Amino acid sequence: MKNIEHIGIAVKDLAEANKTYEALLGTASYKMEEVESEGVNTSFFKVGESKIELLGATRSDSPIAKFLEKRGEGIHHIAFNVEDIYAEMSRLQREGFVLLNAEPKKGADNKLVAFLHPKSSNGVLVELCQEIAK
Ligand SMILES: CC[C@@H](C(=O)O)C(=O)SCCNC(=O)CCNC(=O)[C@H](O)C(C)(C)COP(=O)(O)OP(=O)(O)OC[C@H]1O[C@@H](n2cnc3c(N)ncnc32)[C@H](O)[C@@H]1OP(=O)(O)O
Ligand SMILES: [Co+2]
Repeated sequence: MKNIEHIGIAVKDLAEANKTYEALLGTASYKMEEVESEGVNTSFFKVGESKIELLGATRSDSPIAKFLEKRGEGIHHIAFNVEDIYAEMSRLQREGFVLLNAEPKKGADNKLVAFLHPKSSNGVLVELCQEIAK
């Protein structure tokens, strides 16, 4: 694991949350992107070497819609940068973590991503991210 790539925050109203985080961080969102496969709209802010990823749901079966319904707004996941996502997934599986994806999938902001079930990491949903070579 290299560093914290981003912290994902589930929000009800992405436009409103954008204004709040612009004020909080003193910087504008540098990217907004829809990820259809996850049913989310994202907005990214740079914070030093890491990022904040605001996540709004685009449909009722999105993991974000479910999370908001059950737990309300707040921190949804922590994402770590990894050098080799396949190697890291194998290592974590050997360590007994529960992987939510058999294969990495395309995430936001030019990343391959995979998730670990929060029940296997003390109630925290973990995302692994590997930059896709351009
Ligand atoms: C934009 C793409 C990407 C990026 O590039 O950055 C993203 O970040 S996408 C983010 C959205 N996508 C995902 O979250 C995908 C992975 N998540 C899942 O597969 C599911 O959400 C889940 C974690 C397996 C939960 O789904 P499910 O079991 O169907 O939901 P339940 O509501 O029944 O929850 C079961 C259990 O787990 C607790 N839970 C759910 N989400 C979280 C969470 N984010 N953090 C901590 N705990 C979580 C939930 O409260 C339930 O607990 P109990 O009630 O105690 O059983
Ligand atoms: Co994320």
